[in-house]
Amino acid sequence: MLKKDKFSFGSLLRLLRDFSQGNVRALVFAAVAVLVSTVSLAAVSYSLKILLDNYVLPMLAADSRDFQAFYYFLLSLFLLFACGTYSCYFYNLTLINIGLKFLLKLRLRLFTKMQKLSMTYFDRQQVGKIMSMYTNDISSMQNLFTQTIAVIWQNTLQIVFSLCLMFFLSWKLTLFALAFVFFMYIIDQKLGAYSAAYFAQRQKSLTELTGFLEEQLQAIKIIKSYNQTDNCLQKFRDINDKLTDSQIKATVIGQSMAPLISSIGNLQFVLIALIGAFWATNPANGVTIGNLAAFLQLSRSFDQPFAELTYNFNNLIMAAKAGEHIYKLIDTPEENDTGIVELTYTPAKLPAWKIYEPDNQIKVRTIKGKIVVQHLDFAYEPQKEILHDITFTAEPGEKVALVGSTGAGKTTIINLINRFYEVADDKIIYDGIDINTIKKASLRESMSVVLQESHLFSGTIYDNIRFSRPEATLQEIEAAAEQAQADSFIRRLPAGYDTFIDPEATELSGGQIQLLCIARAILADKPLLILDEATSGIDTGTEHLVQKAMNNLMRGKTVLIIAHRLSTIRNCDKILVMDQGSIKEAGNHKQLLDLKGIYYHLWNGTLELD
Ligand SMILES: Nc1ncnc2c1ncn2[C@@H]1O[C@H](COP(=O)(O)OP(=O)(O)OP(=O)(O)O)[C@@H](O)[C@H]1O
Repeated sequence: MLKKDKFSFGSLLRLLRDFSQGNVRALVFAAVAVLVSTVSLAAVSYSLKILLDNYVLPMLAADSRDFQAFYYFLLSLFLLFACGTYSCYFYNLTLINIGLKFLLKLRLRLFTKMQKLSMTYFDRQQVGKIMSMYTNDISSMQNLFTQTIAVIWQNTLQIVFSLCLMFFLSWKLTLFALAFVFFMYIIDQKLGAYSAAYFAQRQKSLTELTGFLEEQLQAIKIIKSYNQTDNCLQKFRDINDKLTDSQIKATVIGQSMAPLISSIGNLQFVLIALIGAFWATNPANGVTIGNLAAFLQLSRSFDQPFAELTYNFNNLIMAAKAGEHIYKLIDTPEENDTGIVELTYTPAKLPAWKIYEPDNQIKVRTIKGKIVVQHLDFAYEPQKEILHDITFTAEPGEKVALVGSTGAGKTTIINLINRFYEVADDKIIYDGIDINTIKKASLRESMSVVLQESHLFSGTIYDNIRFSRPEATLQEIEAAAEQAQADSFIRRLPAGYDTFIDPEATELSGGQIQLLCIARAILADKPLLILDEATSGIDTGTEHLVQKAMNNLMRGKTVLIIAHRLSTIRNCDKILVMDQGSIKEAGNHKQLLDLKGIYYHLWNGTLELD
């Protein structure tokens, strides 16, 4: 049997507190409207007593019939009904309005937070799980704010009012009805515990399914090329079965509660009618026909909220779980940034560092693009050092290549220069400034990065190139594309630069995508350039274009290039040969050949990069 999931009461309270912030007036209005609606409906039930005892029965007994008072009574009954119905309409409208606006803000808060999280967070989180917060979790909360809160409040009021009126009508019949309610409560508790656990399991499986699908869609090419579709299908079947199983169990248990509770309610109704009718025959019992009719009606509106409360309690559990996921992300510490040096632009529009001197003087220094890495050690996880004592300098305008087998630590060095991960002070110096003192946004703005996996966004070609400098004019974008050797293929597209790119379904080749990314970097025109050389997806014709585009991009910049083929880096000023997190050899092509070490063997093909 499934264990009952821990109820995240803390997340629920926090969710409700956040929801009420700024909405107190609307919530008070909704609460009063629910109260009015519930009182009106309870009063309508109670009015049955007045209708029968004060009008119908006396009119049947007497010769003269006062219809006028009867009509007034019916009119007031109609007004009570209308009041109940419209109050219900108004509180629903209010809750939907503030509930949906709260979710809009919550999505925005999540997205804003996500942008501020460090790479370590994304290393540890499955993308699908994050996506599921925006879909499944937000949808669970939508039920909570637009329905569940009101229903729980309404049911509680309904139970209290009905109980008071029932006591007022006949305390003996009320005690009898309460015994049944206790019986229903026991059944409800037993079944409710099972269904709550399955509801929580259903939510978990749904998140798992979203995560799996996300992963599959991203890796569809690899799955097909390794012919793993059957294995993936089997995994999908397992997750899908688990989801359906918990869904069926949660729903069946949830649904079977309604007829069971309703049957007990019906039995209660019949027994109350029987006992009540028996007592009504003797006036000494204090039960009139009107009392009995109103009591029966009220006992109905007393039982029904119990069943609804159970169902809504499940919604509450799901929303609390969803809240737990969302607050976990919101509470994740943001990327730490103690940097104070900012990027600014000189009157000649050259990028420069804005440095605050100890005497509060501001100094502006043009960015030169000099990188010094000194005795850098690094570990992603404690006790698992990846980089050992890395030391090198890239002078302004120099091209420095990093070569080495896979896992040697090349990308890690780039990740650290970008401050995607934290390093100790004074290990990486940029234009004489410790990078830990440079604001992360400014540091990243000072460099262009062209990654191996080129990424396009949904939008036109103009939008895609403009991504690196949103304020660029159309002419500047086209000039960058020309430099990147992309202009001619773009102009051959049906809508030219206005061609809409759907990254999931683009017909552009790997090489063309690479050229667009180079155009983006050329447009950015940053003093420091980081290139992760593409290894695949480019045909020989395009490779020549990419090389030409790269040369245009690199002109006049400090470049750090992760190279996978030695042919492209022989003209670099420095080549760092890495192995297992250390620099084994350093020098230019000629010096390294003369050394007759690893590079020499790699160049002559007697050793291969693996
Ligand atoms: N986010 C991470 N968390 C933990 N370990 C990581 C992380 N990223 C990389 N590593 C590990 O660090 C080591 C160096 O990886 P890195 O990606 O820097 O190598 P690389 O030289 O760029 O390799 P490749 O040429 O294959 O891209 C590898 O052992 C890798 O498993």
